Amino acid sequence: MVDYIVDGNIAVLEINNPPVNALSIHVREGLLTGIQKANQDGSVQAIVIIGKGSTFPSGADIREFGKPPKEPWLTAVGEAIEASEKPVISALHGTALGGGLEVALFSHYRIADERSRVGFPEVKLGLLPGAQGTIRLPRLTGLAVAMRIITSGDHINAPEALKYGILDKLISGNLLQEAKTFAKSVIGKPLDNRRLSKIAVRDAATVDKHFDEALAEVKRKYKGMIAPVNCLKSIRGSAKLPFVEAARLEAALFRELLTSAQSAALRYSFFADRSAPRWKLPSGASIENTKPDIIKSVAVIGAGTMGSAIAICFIRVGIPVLLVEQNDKLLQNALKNIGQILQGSVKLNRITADQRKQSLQILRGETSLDIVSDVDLVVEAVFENLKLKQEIFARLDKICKPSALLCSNTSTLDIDKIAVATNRPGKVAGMHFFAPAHIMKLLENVYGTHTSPSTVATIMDIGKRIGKVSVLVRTCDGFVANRMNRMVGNEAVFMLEEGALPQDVDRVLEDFGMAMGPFRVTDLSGSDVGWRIRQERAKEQGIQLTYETRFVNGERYSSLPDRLYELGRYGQKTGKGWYRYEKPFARTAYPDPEITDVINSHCRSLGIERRVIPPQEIIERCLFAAINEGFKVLEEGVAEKPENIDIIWQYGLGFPRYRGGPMFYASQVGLKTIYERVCYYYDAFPHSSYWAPSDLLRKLASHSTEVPIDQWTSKERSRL
Ligand SMILES: CC/C=C/CC(=O)SCCNC(=O)CCNC(=O)[C@H](O)C(C)(C)COP(=O)(O)OP(=O)(O)OC[C@H]1O[C@@H](n2cnc3c(N)ncnc32)[C@H](O)[C@@H]1OP(=O)(O)O
Repeated sequence: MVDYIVDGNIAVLEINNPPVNALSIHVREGLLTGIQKANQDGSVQAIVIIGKGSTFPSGADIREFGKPPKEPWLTAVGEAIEASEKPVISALHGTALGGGLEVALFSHYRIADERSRVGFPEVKLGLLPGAQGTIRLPRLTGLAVAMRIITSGDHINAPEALKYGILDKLISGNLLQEAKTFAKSVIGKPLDNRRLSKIAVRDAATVDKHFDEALAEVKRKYKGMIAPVNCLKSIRGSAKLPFVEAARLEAALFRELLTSAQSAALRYSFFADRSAPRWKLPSGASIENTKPDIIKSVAVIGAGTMGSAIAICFIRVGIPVLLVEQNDKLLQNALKNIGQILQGSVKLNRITADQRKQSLQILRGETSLDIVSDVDLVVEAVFENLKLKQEIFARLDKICKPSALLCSNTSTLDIDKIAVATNRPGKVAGMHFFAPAHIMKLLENVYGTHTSPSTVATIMDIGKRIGKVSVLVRTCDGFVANRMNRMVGNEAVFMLEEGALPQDVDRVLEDFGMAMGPFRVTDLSGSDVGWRIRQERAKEQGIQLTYETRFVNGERYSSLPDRLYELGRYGQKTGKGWYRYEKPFARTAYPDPEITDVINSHCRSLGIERRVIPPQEIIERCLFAAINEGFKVLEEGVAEKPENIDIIWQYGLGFPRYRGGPMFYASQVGLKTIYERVCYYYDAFPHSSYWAPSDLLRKLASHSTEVPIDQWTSKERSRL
């Protein structure tokens, strides 16, 4: 894994561990023996460390964390590099990250391909750079820059790294040749002033000020995360303590993180990010064996907020869009809004004025459906009504060319019921964007009974092209996101009826790490949206909803949200919802005594005695109910694996990444506990049938030892 090549008086240690040259045990062994051999070899006068293939090491091998550690540690390898009597030059290309950058910081010199990037992304894995990165980097860059690089985890490009003193030289030609030439030029020069452990942190006197400022910043930006705080404590140690003691402190802080639940969740999330877009259908068709069609043009039907934002997703990556709205006034409004949103992106430096112009040039608004006959993909984004969607799909089927894919942005409706309106069910699928669609990363792609593998391949591919995290799910009511999230919404409202206030529920879930509690979310989208859907469904079933309605089809129902609607409290847009706002569209939510009165009088009228609801109950009722539904989603095969569910929650529903997602969180709580509590709540609330425990959960919980999350589906689903 590390080739030892001698060329004249230069020894080259070439790391060969594709795809990213991670510093696995055999690489560490190879580096250590290579340094020892080069120091013993009389003909060698300087040593070059370089990566084979596309990159210098991009870090420690993340798969080794959580397993019994194997010596030599990276620190021991690094100390041997620094102690070398012969100059060691690290020659960087690609992405020199984490442990890879630490290897470079142990070296006496660092040169780099001018296109390379460096960084310490450990914080994103809930870790800190634990091989002296936190105490070596400040010695080169000063404290403020080191704190920023390490707590953000961002990559730094080579010219910037040169400016900060991380690199000694940039190379534009052949890196290996240049590294050998550089190595020859430093032979015989003193090494002590090149050993970072011998150099002081130059601005050590200012450490407390930098620490306080950076701590306040990370507590605001990375609320609830422990890794950025430990990073800062370790960097502070680099300035306050002798080197050896600072290294000891760093090691202790690293160990604390390595064994933390947060790091386990973030490492799981790293691999889940990569695994979730890898789709597979029950038929065996998969990303490996199915080619996508190339989409060159798109039509978006419906120019409301959602349709407009979806159009932006395509035009900003250069895919022309026809935006269709039946009413010209609405269409012109939408085109104006899109221009304004893109102008906002220019102001935020997300795109240039030129890119805005180019995007708008490939957007065309139309008021007739007939115009879409030539596009490769249609995304329908009209009001959530099955009949309306069926009518539109039937028309699209007639108008569009036979090869065109017809997709719906429905958030709940069964794709099969939409596909039957066409003569091309194989080319019908769901593309469920999340609001605001031009910002939210998630795309929940939905296949129906007849959706063809090539349609699936195409919508997954186009999702990637427009920069979304695409996850494939099978059609069912609400798919994965809304189906599971419905339980959170239901339980949150039921708890208002039993004793909680909106701010109590939101605070507990936000303290847990959710981006927003369910009532703040409702205020954002508007309580009128849910009201219309409930009325629509009741009408379909011939049911009359009133304030006295407590059960619908035998299921517990709360009319509190309907009361809110009747009071005109639609949320932020009316300046009043579950909270009070300074004015319509203001963002800061204030608890509202009027809402307390509404809730109290609702309870009185229904004869409900209110009680104190403890935070743990709020967590369990909202999250365990969703988790139980998640197991049903897995046992039905709606989601292929738990990672898919967790990625949907992270990118679509604001679940804290440092908790992995609801399914990973369940694995940390323990499935026996989850199962017992689900059974308890099913006993307590028999009229909320979603509390009926999932068979898959029950079976997994019955194992004498916890079944690891990566075996949940393989172990039990096939036997259900
Ligand atoms: C005591 C010492 C402590 C040290 C701490 C550390 O060093 S922690 C690790 C720090 N490094 C990182 O976090 C880097 C993680 N990797 C990346 O950010 C990206 O992979 C990349 C290097 C920027 C390359 O991105 P790209 O998009 O080109 O490729 P992929 O992300 O798809 O990765 C390709 C496959 O490689 C696997 N992989 C990547 N990095 C690691 C790693 N450090 N350890 C193990 N495996 C890694 C990745 O999972 C992909 O594998 P697949 O099987 O193809 O999914």
